[in-house]
Amino acid sequence: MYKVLITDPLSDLGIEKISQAEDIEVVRKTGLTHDELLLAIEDADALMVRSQTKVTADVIEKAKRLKVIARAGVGVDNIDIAAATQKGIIVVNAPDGNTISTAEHTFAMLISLARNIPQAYHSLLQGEWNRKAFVGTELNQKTLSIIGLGRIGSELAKRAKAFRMNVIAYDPYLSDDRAEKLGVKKADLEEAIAQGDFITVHTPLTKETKHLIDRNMFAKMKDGVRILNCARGGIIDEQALYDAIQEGKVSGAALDVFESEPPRDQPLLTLPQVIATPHLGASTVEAQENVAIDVSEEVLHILRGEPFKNAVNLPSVPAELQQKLQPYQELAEKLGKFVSQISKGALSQITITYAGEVAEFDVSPLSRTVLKGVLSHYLNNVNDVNAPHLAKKRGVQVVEQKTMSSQGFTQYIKVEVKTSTEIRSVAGTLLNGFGARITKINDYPVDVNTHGHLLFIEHQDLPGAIGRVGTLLGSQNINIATMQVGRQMIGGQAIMILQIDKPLPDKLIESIKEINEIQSLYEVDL
Ligand SMILES: NC(=O)C1=CN([C@@H]2O[C@H](COP(=O)(O)OP(=O)(O)OC[C@H]3O[C@@H](n4cnc5c(N)ncnc54)[C@H](O)[C@@H]3O)[C@@H](O)[C@H]2O)C=CC1
Ligand SMILES: O=C(O)CCC(=O)C(=O)O
Repeated sequence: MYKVLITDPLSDLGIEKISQAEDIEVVRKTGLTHDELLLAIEDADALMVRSQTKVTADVIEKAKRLKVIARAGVGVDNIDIAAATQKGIIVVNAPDGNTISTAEHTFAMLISLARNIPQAYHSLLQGEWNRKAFVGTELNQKTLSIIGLGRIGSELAKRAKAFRMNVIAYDPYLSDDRAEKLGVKKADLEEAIAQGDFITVHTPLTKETKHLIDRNMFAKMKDGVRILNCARGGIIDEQALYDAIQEGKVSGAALDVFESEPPRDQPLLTLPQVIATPHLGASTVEAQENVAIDVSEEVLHILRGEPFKNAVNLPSVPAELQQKLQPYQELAEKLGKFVSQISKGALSQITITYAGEVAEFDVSPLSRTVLKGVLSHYLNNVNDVNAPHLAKKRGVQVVEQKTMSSQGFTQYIKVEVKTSTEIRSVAGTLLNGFGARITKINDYPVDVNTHGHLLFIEHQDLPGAIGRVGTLLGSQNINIATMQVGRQMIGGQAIMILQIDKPLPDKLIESIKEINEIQSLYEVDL
């Protein structure tokens, strides 16, 4: 049974499926203090949040079983991604479900800002009838500068075009083709800032975008410009905005988000030129249902070990590629596990070589799985998320390469590890109808399946050596399921791989090692 902790308000309908799953216990605890969250997280397998819950490093540290943090929405700035990655916890979001709602909200703010609707309504409620004070401006033929033309920025552009606005956009990742398709003029930041009658930001909050719109930028804007932020507080420097409004440079601002939420004693909210909502961009029935459904499905997939798509701390793998790589996943992990269990010394390098059909794909997801297989021999709680990070942190060099030589197989993966004392390698393939097979250990060709408990023994090729091992195992009632032997030359270096039904007692291992011809023995669990 998996415990899924939900600490922010999520749509009931959106979480219906996960709540009814037989293998899931859903615990809803909203409005927790930080200390209460530290307690509640201890035995949770999954945490589902919106933006209120702050999933800080100490929360992640406290979690003993946490496998996934799911953000029902886009922005993950309330989650310490680095801490989650380090601990191998997958962070997923719901990038698409609230796009339309947030674009519509931004558009509502745009019109409200242009026509002073909130201020006029407020005045009317005070018993006033002041038509002169609320003369607005048309959107028609005005320039809207969009900073960040992603999902929401693009939807906003379409709506602005319908209102006959000139739309220009700055986004470092915007292609000419996409700008043309959207009917948007591509601009650099300075142009977008200088030409906008309305300027709206739709980027994530990152180190690069923090205070992207600062005092310097305000100075370059048109006099009387209007500013919108329905993305994240902090993209616009709030103090600089306040001053620009006071100086008359900016004639109005519409804010859905703040550097600190909820804002306390926020000077901007005392200005009549500022209209604001309490982070309502995604607050529609439809958006909340969409994002809750999306993250619930992701959490179910992750807990059940099934493929998932919206991980924030894993490079995204297109579904088509994921499907093509799926058959190789087991082989990749087992090769990593095998080679690490037959190596001694401090690990310094892992070289993964791909050949044949598999080499035609982007193999980086498979390399992460190989790393997981290798490192899980040395470390606890290694998974595809933290394996590259852990390798780097421990100074293990990872080399991924492709070669034309597939050793006669249609596909071929070889994992070689270099340690402080030796170099070891294990290679394998997928055999049509038989699945993953190990085909080479160091320089010895073998044919070993990738399941169960194995003994890997290095010995001298002398008569009686194999028999003596068999006799000892038999004397302790250990059954040998399959056996493979290989040698370099008669009387020379040789190996045995025995598939046995249960692990060996320590005493028996010692007895086998004492046989004269035996040089080394490794137990391998696959
Ligand atoms: N107010 C609300 O309730 C909501 C706010 N949001 C926020 O809206 C923002 C945008 O969300 P989406 O459109 O879904 O994200 P997205 O990832 O689709 O788009 C972000 C765009 O910003 C661009 N970008 C990144 N760095 C940039 C930079 N330095 N300068 C200019 N452009 C840059 C990216 O290339 C991308 O195209 C996010 O901050 C998100 O958290 C999202 C949903 C609801
Ligand atoms: O959960 C919410 O209402 C906030 C949505 C949001 O800001 C986001 O998705 O980035």
